[in-house]
Amino acid sequence: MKSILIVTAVEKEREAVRRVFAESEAAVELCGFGPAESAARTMKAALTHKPDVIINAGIAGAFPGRAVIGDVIVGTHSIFADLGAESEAGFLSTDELGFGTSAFSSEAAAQFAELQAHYLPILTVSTAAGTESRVSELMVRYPEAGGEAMEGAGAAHAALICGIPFVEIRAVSNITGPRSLQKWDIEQALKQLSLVLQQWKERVE
Ligand SMILES: O=C(O)c1cccc(C(=O)CC[C@H]2O[C@@H](n3cnc4c(=O)[nH]cnc43)[C@H](O)[C@@H]2O)c1
Repeated sequence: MKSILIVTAVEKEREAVRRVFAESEAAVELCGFGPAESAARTMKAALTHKPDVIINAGIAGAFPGRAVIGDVIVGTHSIFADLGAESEAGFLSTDELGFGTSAFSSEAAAQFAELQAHYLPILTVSTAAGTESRVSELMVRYPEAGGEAMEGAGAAHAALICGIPFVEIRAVSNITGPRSLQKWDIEQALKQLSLVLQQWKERVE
């Protein structure tokens, strides 16, 4: 079996992964909250464990109509969605500014094909969407994206620099929208995350 590193933002997500992978089967490390900490901690963990593949697993907010609570999204791309510049003509991404890529495509996502999941780009934001206008803006700018989380593209960038295949897997805990109206079901999301990781494990064993 390949050597696997799985990074999660918080302890409860790590526990959901540990319910599937024993210590002998995968290294499971915290990458912390948000893209900066995630990039730094994923890099450190990659240098320590020298894995064959890095997975960022956790929960996410889905865009309305694109997934529902409990669905799992395998990231075809992990995209920095708010790293760039505003302009009169709208948001300018890293690519448009000439500072490198904002979208990390995942060849490793194919390993998760035919699992009970959506295969869609996942956005990485530094500020979680909490208004209708912000959600609309992101949905228009990224018509294919299933939802948003806060660590994937940071971890993906670290993996790319190390030359290690990467994939982001997120279970939907909430639907993005006005913050005071959002309902979260973290337990359901974590249960589904474990289930899909278990299905994947059985296939690669
Ligand atoms: O309080 C808990 O029990 C708990 C258990 C597991 C995870 C959490 C988190 O708060 C994790 C935050 C983490 O989740 C991602 N996330 C989830 N929904 C969204 C969203 O709508 N917009 C952006 N990010 C979201 C994100 O990656 C955070 O790091 C709590």
